[in-house]
This record gives sequence, C-alpha cells and structure tokens, in this order.
Amino acid sequence: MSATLILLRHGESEWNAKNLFTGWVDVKLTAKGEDEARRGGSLLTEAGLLPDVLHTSLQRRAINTAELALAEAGRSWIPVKRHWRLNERHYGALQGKNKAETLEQYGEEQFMTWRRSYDTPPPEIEPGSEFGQDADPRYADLPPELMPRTECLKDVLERMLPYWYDGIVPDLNAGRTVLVAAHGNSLRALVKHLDGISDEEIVSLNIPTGMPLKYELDENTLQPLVKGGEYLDPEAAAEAAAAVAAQGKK
Ligand SMILES: O=C(O)[C@@H](CO)OP(=O)(O)O
Repeated sequence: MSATLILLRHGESEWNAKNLFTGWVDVKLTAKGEDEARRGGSLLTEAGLLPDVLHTSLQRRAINTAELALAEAGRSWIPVKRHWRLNERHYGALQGKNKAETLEQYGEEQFMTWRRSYDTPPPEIEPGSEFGQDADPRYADLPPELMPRTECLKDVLERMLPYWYDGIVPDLNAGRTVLVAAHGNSLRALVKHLDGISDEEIVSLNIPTGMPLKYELDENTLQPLVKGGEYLDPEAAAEAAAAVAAQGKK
C-alpha cells in the first residue's frame, strides 16, 4: 500500500504574465491560468485520482486554482485546510519588480542568486511598502516574529515543514488522497524534502503552473516510490518548467 499526494502549482497569475516577482502579493489568476487549473482537474479525472482533502496557502491564486480543478473533477465538496506556511516564498524587496529589468540591472549572477540560490535571500522589504502585507487581515494572528520580510528557499523549507508534519502527514497516514495546491517555491521546498534533493541540485528544479504532480509515497516512511514523482502530462510539464527557468531572459 502507498499514500497518494498530488502537488499542484497555481495556474498562470496576472504577475506571472507580466513577469513580475510576486511572493506574498495576492494577485489573481489570468484567464489562461483559470484554463490551466481546469485542465489540471481534467487530468486528475482522467488519471482516476480523486482527492479526499485539499491543503492550500492563504493566497487566492492557489485557492482559486484548487477550486477550479476540483470543480472540474467533481470534488468541490472535499474538506479544505489553508495555512500561511504553504504560501509562496516571500520575495522581499523584489516583490513587484520586473524580472527582466532586475536581470538587466543587477546582472545574471546576482539575479540567479536571489532567484534560485538555496540560502541567500533578497534584501528585506521596506516597512510600509505598497507590496508588503503588514496590514493584510489574513496575517493578523501571525506573530510578528514569524512574519517574513524576505525568504530564501531554506527559510521556506523551514517554515513549511511544521505544516507538512502537523497538517498534511496525518491525512496521508489516514489513507486520504491529498491535494496540495500551492506555489512554485513552496512546492520546490516540499519536493526538496520528499526527494532528498541537495542544496546544489535544487537550484535547477522548476515547477510549472497548473500541472498535477503525483507522488506515491511508501506508507510507512512516506518516501517517494518514484523519485521526482510523476507529472500527469509529462511532456507539457517539461516544456512549461523550461519556460519558468527562462523567466527574466525575455
Ligand atoms: O515571483 C514569484 O513569486 C515566483 C513564482 O512565480 O517566481 P520565481 O519562479 O522567479 O521564483
């Protein structure tokens, strides 16, 4: 027996389309992103994967993607749990900046260090920034010392793992098929943990929008039976992941 986990990055957002660093800014899906989400739901149906429970971040691009995908799969009714620990990586002072302009301004090495290095965060967001979340009611109960001002992937992994163990693992252990709808970097952190990917190798792993990624996990150890999991549409996922990797260079 194995436990089934499905990871789904949100569909294309308005800021993905504009090539802006997004992080904790709560942007909407584009019409294309909504289509991607519905297609993700059809892929689940075709594969006979019926989620029993949904875990999302507090950000509407993930919430709405899951809603659209589950509606398509006839599973809108399943229980939902949401947590800030599944949010996208906080992009600090880069939130709201154009990726191509940032690459141009700071050069490839600095750009890639901020974007993909495991342990170097971008500069902190300024207090009162228009792209900050200090006044956002959804984080009103979050202790100030836990509210990120910037994050590298290592920070994301460290704040995501408590929710993995306390929120998601109990559902897997109960035999539920679990759907996690989240973000490029919160899912990179989870995949790093599941697959035991090194700090160096994770730099080149990119997660495409709206493509369900299925993991069958050993029911005792929760180790993946197939390293890297299986995209339900592998060809489209590989193409879309390459496009994510190339962001900024267009
Ligand atoms: O802007 C962001 O928040 C993320 C995901 O869209 O971007 P990147 O892939 O550059 O880490």
